[in-house]
Amino acid sequence: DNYFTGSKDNLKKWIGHPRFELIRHDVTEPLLIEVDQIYHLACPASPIFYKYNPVKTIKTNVIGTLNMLGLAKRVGARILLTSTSEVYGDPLIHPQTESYWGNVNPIGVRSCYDEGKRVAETLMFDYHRQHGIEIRIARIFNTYGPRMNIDDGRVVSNFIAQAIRDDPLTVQAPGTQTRSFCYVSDMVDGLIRLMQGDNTGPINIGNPGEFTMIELAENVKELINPKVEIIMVENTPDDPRQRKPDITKAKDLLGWEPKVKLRDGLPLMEDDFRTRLGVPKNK
Ligand SMILES: O=c1ccn([C@@H]2O[C@H](COP(=O)(O)OP(=O)(O)O[C@H]3OC[C@@H](O)[C@H](O)[C@H]3O)[C@@H](O)[C@H]2O)c(=O)[nH]1
Repeated sequence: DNYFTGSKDNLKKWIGHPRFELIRHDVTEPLLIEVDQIYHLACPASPIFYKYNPVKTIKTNVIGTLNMLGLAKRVGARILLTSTSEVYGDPLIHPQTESYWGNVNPIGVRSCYDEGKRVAETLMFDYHRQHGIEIRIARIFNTYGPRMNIDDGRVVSNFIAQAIRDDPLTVQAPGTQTRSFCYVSDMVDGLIRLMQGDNTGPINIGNPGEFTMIELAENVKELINPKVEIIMVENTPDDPRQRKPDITKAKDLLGWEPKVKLRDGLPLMEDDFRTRLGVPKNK
C-alpha cells in the first residue's frame, strides 16, 4: 500500500502475525518479491480521489499493471486484476454483460480511471497471449462495507456519515441514476473464487439489486436517521445514468452469488462508522 487512500489502522490486528507481511510500496515502481498469486487491486477507486491526480491515476493503471505483470512473468505467478464496471461507461445496454464493449468518453474527467482500467485489461490479455501468463479479471461493481474511509466520497459512505452527523444527505442530480451495491464480504468471496478457478474472465462481480440514488437516500434515512434531510446537489460530468451487473457468468462459472442485501449491509456499516465517529446509536 502507498497509503494514498488506504489506512494502516485497518490492518492493525494482523501486524506482527507470522503469516502476514505489509510493505509500503507504490506499484508505479517495480517490485521484486517471491509470490505465487498476485491480487492487483492498487488504484484509488473513489471518483473524488481518482480525479484528484488523474495523471497519477492513469500511471497506476498502466505502469502499475505493467509492473505487476512483469512480476507475474518473472516468478510464474497467477495474477488477478480488479477492473471495474466503469469500463462500460454510460452503458447503452442494461444490465451489463461482459460481452458489452461499453460507451466510454476517452477525454473526460473520469477517463483516467475508466480508460485506465480498460488499458489494464488489454495489458492483462496481451501478457496472457504473448507470454502465457495466467490471468484473472474481475469487473467490480459498486462495493461498500465497514472500514471504508469515512471521507471516501462515494455515495454509501457519504450518506451513512451524513445521517450519523445529522447533515443533509446530498443526492447528486437528477437522483434517478442507478447503482447496484455489493457488500464487501460477498465481493471478497467472489474474488477468491475467481482467483482459484479456471476462468480468465472478465467476470462481473456485483450485486444485481438496483437502486436509484433517491431510493438509496430514503433507505439510509429510514434505517439510520428518520429526521435527516435529503437535498439535491449538482452532479459531476459523465456520471453513468444506470448500472447493474448481469451475473450469469459469475453464477455459472464460479458458483458465486451475493448473499447480503443492501438493507442488511447498511446497518453493519453504520455500526462501524458510529464506533469510529464516536456517536452511539441513541445519542
Ligand atoms: O454524495 C454523493 C456521492 C455520490 N452520489 C451519486 O452516487 C452515484 C455513485 O457515485 P460513487 O461516487 O459512489 O461511485 P461511482 O458509481 O460514480 O463510481 C464507482 O464505480 C464503481 C467502482 O469502480 C468505483 O468504486 C467507482 O469508480 C453517482 O450517481 C453519484 O452522482 C450522490 O448522489 N451523492
